[in-house]
Amino acid sequence: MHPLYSVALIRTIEHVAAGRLPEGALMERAGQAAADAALALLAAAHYGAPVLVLAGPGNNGGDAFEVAAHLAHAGADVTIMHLAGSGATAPERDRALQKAQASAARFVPPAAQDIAGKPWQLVVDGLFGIGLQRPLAGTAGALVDAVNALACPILALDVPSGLDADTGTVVGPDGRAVRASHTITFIGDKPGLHTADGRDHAGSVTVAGLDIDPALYPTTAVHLNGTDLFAQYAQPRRHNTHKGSYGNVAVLGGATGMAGAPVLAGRAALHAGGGRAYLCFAGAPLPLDPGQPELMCRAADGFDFASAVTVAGPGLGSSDDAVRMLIQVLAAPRPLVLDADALNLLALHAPLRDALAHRTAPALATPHPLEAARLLETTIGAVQANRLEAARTLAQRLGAYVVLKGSGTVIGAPDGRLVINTTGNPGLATAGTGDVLAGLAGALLAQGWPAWEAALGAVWLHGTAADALVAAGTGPIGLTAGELVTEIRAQLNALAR
Ligand SMILES: NC(=O)C1=CN([C@@H]2O[C@H](COP(=O)(O)OP(=O)(O)OC[C@H]3O[C@@H](n4cnc5c(N)ncnc54)[C@H](OP(=O)(O)O)[C@@H]3O)[C@@H](O)[C@H]2O)[C@H](O)CC1
Ligand SMILES: [K+]
Repeated sequence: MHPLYSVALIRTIEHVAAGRLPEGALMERAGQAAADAALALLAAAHYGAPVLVLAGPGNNGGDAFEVAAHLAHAGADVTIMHLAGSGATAPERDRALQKAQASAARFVPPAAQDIAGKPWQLVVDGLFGIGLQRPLAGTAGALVDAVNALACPILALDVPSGLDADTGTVVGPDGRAVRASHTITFIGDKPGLHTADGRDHAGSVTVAGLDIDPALYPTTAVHLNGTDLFAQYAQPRRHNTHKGSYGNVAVLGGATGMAGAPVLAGRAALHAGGGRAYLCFAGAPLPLDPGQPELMCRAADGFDFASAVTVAGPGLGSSDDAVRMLIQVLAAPRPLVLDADALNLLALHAPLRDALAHRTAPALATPHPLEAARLLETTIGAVQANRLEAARTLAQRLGAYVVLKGSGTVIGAPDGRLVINTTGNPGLATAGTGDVLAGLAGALLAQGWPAWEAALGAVWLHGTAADALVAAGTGPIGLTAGELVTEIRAQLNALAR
């Protein structure tokens, strides 16, 4: 399990831990851990390497002074830009500043124009951490713009300056944040480093626990996704089985002119191991899918939805017929995936939401931010401003497991648990990838995965497939949803092995 801690929880842990340690011990440990990370980034070339250290007015700046002193003692050519504040400073920060002043590090005025054009080999961002209160402006903003224009690695201390550590948004309005290549975060990992704008600003994240007693860490409802949370359900197959052993998936969708969506969902369902896959068309059914003749095409009317796990929504449209069919599907005592138009219909019709709330079998909703905004009766901006809160609220309101898609997809359970996914890339921002995800989730449910693990596994596999394709040179530009399908099969089998 990889827990994620809110700023408030981090503050509590730090307060109790600091109370048991000599003054400044945590800052010294943070500085040592960050200096080790910096030296690793400089590799063998650290002697005489020009390093720029930005030190802010608070304890994040204190960490930066500790790092600067270590790097100077290691022989790097350290330049410190100290953005001092007017307020009181903590004694441990004062001591760290004295260490930096006593070292070979050079202090220069915090001037953005002195950053460009220099052969920096590393920038250490110690401007702001979890104490950021306002958008970066003035000198701080100019320094951030200048380092963001550099080509060298940037190591952010605790949090990339300018980023909200809880939500992953750039503190605004008109704010900016350091786009770090690496972040070393202290005490515990933080949700804002992994969702919304977090992935674009934190780069690769490592956690420095500062040797704090694990007993001081409270249990947290928020975790980072990982195969440890669901891999046990990817079982190698016994010989004595038949297609019925792996369940039926029915895709309800395909209104006139939107047949591609259920086809993608159905293909994904088969390639993720579903025993059978039916395409149930709200419009005139296709005779067959020539590219995947294994898919059985049916008119939705008359189909027995109690005989399958249904993936409702791909290309379903918003007709009265669609509403009628969705009521049938909601009444079936089988696990269910709700995507796309099914979610839009839910947002429009209270009877559908009531039917969902009264179900006994689990349901999985897979909204993108706009579909989530409609269901929450809010704006897409509000959803993206606090994705964790949006996913948690929606899961509780619907009584369903919710997959809030986007950079750092957030999976929420009705009981308040939240998981942020770490796989995937901008190649997924293309038509049809949502249909593939819905079909994949349906297949895992049909094979008996519990709903929570099916949601976690589907999101993880979907992103990992996209990452594998990009690593092999396919995309991210121009990656197509259909290409994900066979790669998902490969990833699922790798997991089962
Ligand atoms: N808590 C821990 O786990 C550890 C903390 N360490 C490091 O300390 C920071 C948190 O330090 P803190 O002093 O609370 O906050 P920051 O250093 O992030 O900065 C807050 C100061 O900056 C001022 N501020 C805030 N926003 C702005 C802004 N947009 N522009 C200018 N100045 C700003 C703020 O002043 P106010 O005006 O808001 O009063 C504060 O002075 C943590 O991130 C760790 O790096 C320990 O060293 C390790 C354990
Ligand atoms: K920082």
